[in-house]
Amino acid sequence: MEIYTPWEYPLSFISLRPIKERMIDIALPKGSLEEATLTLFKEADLEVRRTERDYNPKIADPRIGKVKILRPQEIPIYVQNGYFDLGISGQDWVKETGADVVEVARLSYSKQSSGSVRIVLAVAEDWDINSAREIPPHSRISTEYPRITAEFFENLGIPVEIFFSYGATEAKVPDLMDAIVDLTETGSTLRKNGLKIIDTLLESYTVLIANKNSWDDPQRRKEIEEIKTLLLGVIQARGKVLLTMNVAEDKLDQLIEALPSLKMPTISKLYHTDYYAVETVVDKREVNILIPKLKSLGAEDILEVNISKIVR
Ligand SMILES: Nc1ncnc2c1ncn2[C@@H]1O[C@H](COP(=O)(O)OP(=O)(O)OP(=O)(O)O)[C@@H](O)[C@H]1O
Ligand SMILES: O=P(O)(O)OC[C@H]1O[C@H](OP(=O)(O)OP(=O)(O)O)[C@H](O)[C@@H]1O
Ligand SMILES: [Mg+2]
Repeated sequence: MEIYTPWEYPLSFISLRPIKERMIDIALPKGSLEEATLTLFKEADLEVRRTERDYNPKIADPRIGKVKILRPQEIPIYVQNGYFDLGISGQDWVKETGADVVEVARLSYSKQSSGSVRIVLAVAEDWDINSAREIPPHSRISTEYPRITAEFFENLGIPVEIFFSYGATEAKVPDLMDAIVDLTETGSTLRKNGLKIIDTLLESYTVLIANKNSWDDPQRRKEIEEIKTLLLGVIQARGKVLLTMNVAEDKLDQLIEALPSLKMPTISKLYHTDYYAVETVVDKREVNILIPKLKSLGAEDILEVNISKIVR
């Protein structure tokens, strides 16, 4: 009898289906990244059609074949082994499993925010140590990331005892364990459980990963790049709006000076008048200050328009 963890899958666990005969097969993450991923695909016009608890949904797109929803911990290895051409997971799990895949794009979203998460070393607030170097040898460390943790302490030259955790890791200090290596996003779980961070092992973010052979195949790569363009187009557009307005010629220059812009604003002359139309992309956050300011500088007919994608 053999028991394999994802990072120890044997060589026989490799897809032998020829690349050319199939469309792009995709693995999407269940759990923390699930909702944000499904929203992203919908906004990218690659809507994932599924009913609740259906792990074999469909995406109606001529490039995309099989779609499966799987745990993000397993996705990098399945992509490496050719069961999928493309996958979404956390960079933490690419690192932990050691999967040999191509990082096609960094997708800036996590469970709660548009940012990244950190894998940190934390101990009880009242333990009088403040860095990983002060962890006494043979301390017990609980973690969902045994390999990242082992590598970190090997580099420090501190022999520790690493205990695999299935979750609720923060509950284990100080009664069961001396320290934890766990993921934090907002920091609220650490705080609520009386823990303090004493080191950061890595910063992680959501990644779009591809199988190496799929990436090396020109036709596959083109399709993967097209899917990436749609996904990144949505992410780029988040928090941005398009402002359009008209302005009289004599006020044009001072108006342009007040405008933030992705590159330069687009300006066109209005037919048979001395007015110009101006359009530019701005951060939604600035609009409350910007619109009244533009109006006071002579802008008329100001429109604020939502943007679905920005493709550069
Ligand atoms: N706030 C977050 N909490 C946990 N994982 C997050 C968070 N934001 C992003 N992730 C990423 O999601 C992946 C973990 O997904 P997973 O489905 O295991 O989440 P989970 O919340 O731990 O699930 P479960 O509640 O079943 O343990 C990792 O790659 C991690 O980096
Ligand atoms: O910094 P925060 O915003 O509080 O988020 C981080 C917490 O979220 C995850 O827990 P999860 O809900 O997955 O529970 P688990 O530990 O049982 O996996 C993660 O393992 C941390 O415990
Ligand atoms: Mg978890």
